[in-house]
Amino acid sequence: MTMGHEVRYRLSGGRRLHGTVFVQGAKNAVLPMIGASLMAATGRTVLRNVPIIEDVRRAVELAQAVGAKAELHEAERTLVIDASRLDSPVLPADIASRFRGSFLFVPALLHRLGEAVIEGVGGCNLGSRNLDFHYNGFKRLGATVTEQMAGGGNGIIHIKAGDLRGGTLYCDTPSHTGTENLIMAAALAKGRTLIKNAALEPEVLDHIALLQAMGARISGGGTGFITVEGVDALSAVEHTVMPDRIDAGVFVMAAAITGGELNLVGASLEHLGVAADKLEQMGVEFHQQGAVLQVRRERPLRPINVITDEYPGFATDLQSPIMAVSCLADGQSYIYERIFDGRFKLAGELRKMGADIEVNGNRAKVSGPRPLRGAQVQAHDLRCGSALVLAGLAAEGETVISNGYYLDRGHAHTAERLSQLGAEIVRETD
Ligand SMILES: CC(=O)N[C@H]1[C@@H](OP(=O)(O)OP(=O)(O)OC[C@H]2O[C@@H](n3ccc(=O)[nH]c3=O)[C@H](O)[C@@H]2O)O[C@H](CO)[C@@H](O)[C@@H]1O
Ligand SMILES: C=C(OP(=O)(O)O)C(=O)O
Repeated sequence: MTMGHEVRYRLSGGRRLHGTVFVQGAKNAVLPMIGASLMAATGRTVLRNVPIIEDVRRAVELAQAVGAKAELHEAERTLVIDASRLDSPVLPADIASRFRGSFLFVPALLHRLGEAVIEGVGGCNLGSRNLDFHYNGFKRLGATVTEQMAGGGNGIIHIKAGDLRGGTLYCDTPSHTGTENLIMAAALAKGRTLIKNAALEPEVLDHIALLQAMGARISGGGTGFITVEGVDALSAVEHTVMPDRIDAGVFVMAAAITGGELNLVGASLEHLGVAADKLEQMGVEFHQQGAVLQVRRERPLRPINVITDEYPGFATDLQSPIMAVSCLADGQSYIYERIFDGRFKLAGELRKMGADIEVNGNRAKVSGPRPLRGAQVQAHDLRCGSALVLAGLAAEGETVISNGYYLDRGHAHTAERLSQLGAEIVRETD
């Protein structure tokens, strides 16, 4: 991944966090929504509560690269997109290979321009991350997919579609972006599409809500079987992006790891799924008051067993953060990562801070409590970055996290929001 300028986070640990924090809009909801906004051939889409993160900046650049007018109003957290004149089907590698959400532009390009050219797809390097459910689904709707080898061994994928026609589609496992992409491909196809084994994540439902407001006919969201009746056109609308449950989960864990007390505005216990129960078992107390979730941890942290799963199971994106918290729990914690096969590079970084973690394939054993001490560590991916911030908040002395771009991909104003809660943290750039 091209990193641009180097970003570092520098923390001094040992402070309990107190106060009120605003949960950002959801990264994994806004990215498919930006893809959806390109399907509206007239008008302007207005997305509110947009998180000011690097992935959104990349998505704005990518929308501009295919010809849309896209303006990110950062202070207002509002994105305005006019996609009336798309003129390029190419998702250029220099932008698209920096974030996973780039692939969510494909359905709009197929519908609007009849083809999409994918020079690269990015996202965190978490081991194998296939796209076969997407390609197979596009093919079943009538598209052709070909790969042309380019210099440096990277394949350029061409997807061509005349008229897409509804069909019966499935995901082998309920893929998050796979479901979103197949719904968008079906929304403007002729006739009816059934998607079996569709993802149930709240962001998928928020994406469906936006598409429905645009005029799409979608039913069955949240059941695993989604039916889409194709329509002729979608219109530009205004939509407020749901809060980010992973951002919320990280702040819950910031309270947990520092023994603090926080009010999280916009956090929902329901959206945390099994992660809320696991954190409760570790000693976190929750109190939901409308849209505000109060969290605190006073008792010693207890160890935990975690198995990652699709929603409402324990979110894989919260697996790294809970590994950091479990280092301080009194006993042995067991973590089984089922979604991605390369998400344990964090263990090596936490060991530099004094953690005792054994990794065996997709399983990790964390023995605690081990007091953490500050160290020079590296974010290998986005959630590795948030886990290292948590570890740094609890560590004695100074922690410096390099590769901070990863954290910036998915969390907005991390240093500012944590500082307001009493943490000592600064973001540095070269
Ligand atoms: C931009 C976005 O929304 N990213 C999220 C999305 O990623 P993403 O949508 O890429 O994750 P998926 O749900 O598709 O992937 C889950 C698993 O299915 C496999 N798979 C997926 C598609 C496919 O065509 N073939 C295949 O084999 C993947 O390799 C992985 O093992 O969901 C993940 C799992 O909740 C989250 O960690 C990411 O934050
Ligand atoms: C894996 C993640 O994101 P992406 O799919 O965008 O790489 C993540 O958000 O942790």
